Amino acid sequence: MGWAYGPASIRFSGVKPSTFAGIRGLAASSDIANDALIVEVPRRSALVLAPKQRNSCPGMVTDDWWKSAPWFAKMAAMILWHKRQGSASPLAPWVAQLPANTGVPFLWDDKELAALQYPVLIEQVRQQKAEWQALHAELASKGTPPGTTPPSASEFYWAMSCVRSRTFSGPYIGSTLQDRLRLAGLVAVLVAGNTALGVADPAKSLSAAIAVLIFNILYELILSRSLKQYAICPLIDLFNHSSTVQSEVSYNYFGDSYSVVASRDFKKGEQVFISYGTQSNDSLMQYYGFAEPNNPADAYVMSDMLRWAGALGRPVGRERLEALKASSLATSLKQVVVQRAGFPAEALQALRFLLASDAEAAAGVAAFSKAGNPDQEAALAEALVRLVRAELGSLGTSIQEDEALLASGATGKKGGLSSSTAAAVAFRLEKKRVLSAVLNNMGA
Ligand SMILES: C[S@@+](CC[C@H](N)C(=O)[O-])C[C@H]1O[C@@H](n2cnc3c(N)ncnc32)[C@H](O)[C@@H]1O
Repeated sequence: MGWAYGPASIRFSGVKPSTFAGIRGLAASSDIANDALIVEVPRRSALVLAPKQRNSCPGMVTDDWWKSAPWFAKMAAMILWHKRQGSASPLAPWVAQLPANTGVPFLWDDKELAALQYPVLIEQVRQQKAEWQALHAELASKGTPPGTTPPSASEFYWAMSCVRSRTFSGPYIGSTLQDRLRLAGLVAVLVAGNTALGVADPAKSLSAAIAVLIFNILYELILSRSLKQYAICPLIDLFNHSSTVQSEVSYNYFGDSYSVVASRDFKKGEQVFISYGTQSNDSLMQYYGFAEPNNPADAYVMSDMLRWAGALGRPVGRERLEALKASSLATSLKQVVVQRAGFPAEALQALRFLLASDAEAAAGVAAFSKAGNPDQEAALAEALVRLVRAELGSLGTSIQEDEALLASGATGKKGGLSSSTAAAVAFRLEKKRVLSAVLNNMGA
């Protein structure tokens, strides 16, 4: 913390690192009022990647690798570069306190992934593994300058997972504070010179100078709409996430710093959260290693809904299924995003078509986009309930079993869960709760 106050010039008031249920976060060290500035980090004390930024670690990666690498691999290389420099790096105290194990599913084995009970995320993580392995292979084979030892795979994956769980992105403002001060200084010198030499009317010089500075600010604000910067800020990266707060990290153009402002009052000792943005538990789990209970942005993605055609409560002929598979709805039924509020319109349309009589179905799938008569809609609701129950029944464990597993892990009884299994069980429990909410909302 001394480093943060001292050389890094990080301003923070009212928060201090603390541990909550075994997870490090930031606690209010005194009462915090809504709208109070809690943390401010100068850009020079953050790890920043701007568009078209030149190779920031030429001692470790080649320019060619840097040019073709995605943003998160570049930032991982920057972290590893600072780590290699040890105490010579200005960010050494920050690097030293990064978690040794980020606990994200990328690092899990197949058994741990299977405990998620969720093919969509398991597939995402498999793709992520293939992508990160290819990035490391490229770096190790031809991405480092001659005579330099490439980072090992585990070092690289550690840095990549730190980046994915600690970076925020935002609009890019084209210049640094120094650039802006330099421009303002240059304009001031020109105005003073013109005035001293009597070349131009001082009032006109002054208004021209103001016009230049305003133009520059407007240009940068317009530029910021189309370009993105990525940043990891020491201390700000200790905030844990909650979807119930609004606080996000923002960039202050005039102060050239990143800051967090309280979005409500916090009592001394309470954990202060920020929001990492609206994210489903799929992305929170994949990149941050946790699932948020009652996450309003969570959804259940049902893979290949048509595999439950046999559970609809009435026989569905092969021809009808084929007609549906040949329709424009086919791809949307491969991954049906079910929210607590219910099923998407395409899924309802498909089910209406499957449940219709042969005479009604002759009109084609397109005729079923709107609600039918009350009997048809009652049959649809019944079919939806069967479908959700079939999905829930296929998952290997029930809500009650998952809750019991977590409770046994939490109390540290013999046979307590490993942290990855506990995270997987918490994730799948939340998914089941989404489906259970769908049933509740339908009065089932
Ligand atoms: C930006 S860091 C926050 C600080 C972090 N807890 C630490 O000790 O460095 C993001 C990581 O914090 C943890 N985290 C953040 N919000 C969380 C939450 N609501 N529940 C559980 N873990 C959380 C996850 O491990 C995530 O990858």
